[in-house]
Amino acid sequence: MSATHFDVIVIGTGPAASTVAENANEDGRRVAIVEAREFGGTCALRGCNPKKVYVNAADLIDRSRAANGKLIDAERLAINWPQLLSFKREFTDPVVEKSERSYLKKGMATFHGQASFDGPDAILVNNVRLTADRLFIGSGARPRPLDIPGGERAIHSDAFLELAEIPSRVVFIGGGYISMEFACVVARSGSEVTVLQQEEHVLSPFDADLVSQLVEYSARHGINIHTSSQVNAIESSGDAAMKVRYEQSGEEKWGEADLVVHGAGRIPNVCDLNLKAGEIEYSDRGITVDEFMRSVSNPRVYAAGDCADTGKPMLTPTANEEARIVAKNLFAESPSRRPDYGVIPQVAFTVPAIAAIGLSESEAKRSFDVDVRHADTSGWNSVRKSCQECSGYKVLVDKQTDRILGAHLLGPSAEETINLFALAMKHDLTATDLKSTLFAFPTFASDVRQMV
Ligand SMILES: Cc1cc2nc3c(=O)[nH]c(=O)nc-3n(C[C@H](O)[C@H](O)[C@H](O)COP(=O)(O)OP(=O)(O)OC[C@H]3O[C@@H](n4cnc5c(N)ncnc54)[C@H](O)[C@@H]3O)c2cc1C
Ligand SMILES: NC(=O)c1ccc[n+]([C@@H]2O[C@H](COP(=O)([O-])OP(=O)(O)OC[C@H]3O[C@@H](n4cnc5c(N)ncnc54)[C@H](O)[C@@H]3O)[C@@H](O)[C@H]2O)c1
Repeated sequence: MSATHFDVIVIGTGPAASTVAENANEDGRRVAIVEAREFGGTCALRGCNPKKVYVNAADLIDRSRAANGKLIDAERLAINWPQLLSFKREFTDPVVEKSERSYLKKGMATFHGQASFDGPDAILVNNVRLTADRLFIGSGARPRPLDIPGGERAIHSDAFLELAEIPSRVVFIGGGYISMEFACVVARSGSEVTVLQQEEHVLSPFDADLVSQLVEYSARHGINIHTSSQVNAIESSGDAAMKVRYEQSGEEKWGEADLVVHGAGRIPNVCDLNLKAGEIEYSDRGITVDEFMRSVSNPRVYAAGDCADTGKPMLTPTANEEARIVAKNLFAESPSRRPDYGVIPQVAFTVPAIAAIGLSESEAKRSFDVDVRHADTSGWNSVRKSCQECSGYKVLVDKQTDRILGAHLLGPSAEETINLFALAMKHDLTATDLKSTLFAFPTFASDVRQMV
């Protein structure tokens, strides 16, 4: 076999690509893996994992302040930004070194550079032409271009996670995951934080009542959230400061900022791949794949994760599931496996976290006779004992079958407890099943019995 021909070429090294490469390698295939940036992908280097280190800092500050004078003496708490940055790098730097070394040790060929198609079975990387029987695209997502005057003045999440200090006035564009998670961190550093969100609510995948509770709590902690506010320009105001212009309900407004952060959405990262040369159909929603994760126009090519048009949320667990299926179908005579997403839990790692799974209240009411079990649990003993102050839930149960249709959590351990609902819903447990299960006490999981 030629040195430039492989059984499979894998583009990217994120969760999707690494799953496909590892599986193909274990099956004895000759694998080439190509990465345009550092080896490791978004989740490990610039997304979920480093982000969680920052949120942990904010969470600790928040909880310690609330516990001050009750559980502990905690005067003069502060986020030490350079220290936080270097602690984050303890998790990201080793990934870069270890991941490429691990591919090489297992006998895979690694290539550094931007892959672009040069035919239906070929790519170019740094002017080297590689061919393969199968090609997998796991090129992820990138920030949506901010097509507004001065849009280039806003930093992206990658740069945010590399800041060595935080200025005193920070504006976030957009009120989705990235802005709200980072805003919680910046606010606990003592900076003035503004979130400008064009929609009526922030955090649209989550329950509106719980989001309102979180917004009210966040406001008390210095996060100014302006909804129905579309940012339309970022101007220099002479010195290092910037003027952020936005339209709120038809009225032109502006605010000053020392730092503007782009949290206005991410799009599939496909524009540099020269997909036309690979005869690969795509749209602005990503690479068009069939139910088996195969390109609808080029049967040699598969795609998964953030770059594939599946209609599913762009998350690490969905990327992993799709890639697991690609690994099964890639060399099958005829692909037959489909992703089993079940019900997908979603968590925004705000302070405190907010989580959701299954149907929203309005979706559930459209098709079912629903028992809505909803409460603000900030006063519950479990929450008060841990000196936390913002907590609530909404569980939607089908009155006819007792099945759980949706679960929405806010507060301590929401990010963990939602997984109990994921298990229950995937395996069709009823609310009564959950209520009759003995959970260790005192734990936040044991509160679930009172929610269903
Ligand atoms: C700030 C942030 C926080 C996040 N937090 C969470 C979270 O808490 N939980 C969660 O589930 N999800 C989170 N996500 C989303 C999660 O990171 C992604 O859904 C996940 O990484 C998608 O995996 P992927 O393999 O599809 O792509 P990626 O992990 O993005 O990997 C794609 C890789 O392909 C490379 N690449 C792109 N084009 C080319 C090319 N032409 N040639 C060679 N290489 C190329 C890229 O450099 C990159 O390394 C977060 C994302 C961000 C930005
Ligand atoms: N915890 C997690 O799982 C997590 C964390 C971070 C990112 N992610 C993934 O990354 C994706 C991208 O995150 P994100 O926060 O950038 O996007 P997002 O889609 O969650 O939110 C972007 C928001 O910005 C608003 N917006 C767009 N342009 C605007 C403008 N000019 N002015 C004001 N508002 C504007 C949009 O209406 C939208 O509500 C997420 O959808 C998610 O899939 C997940």
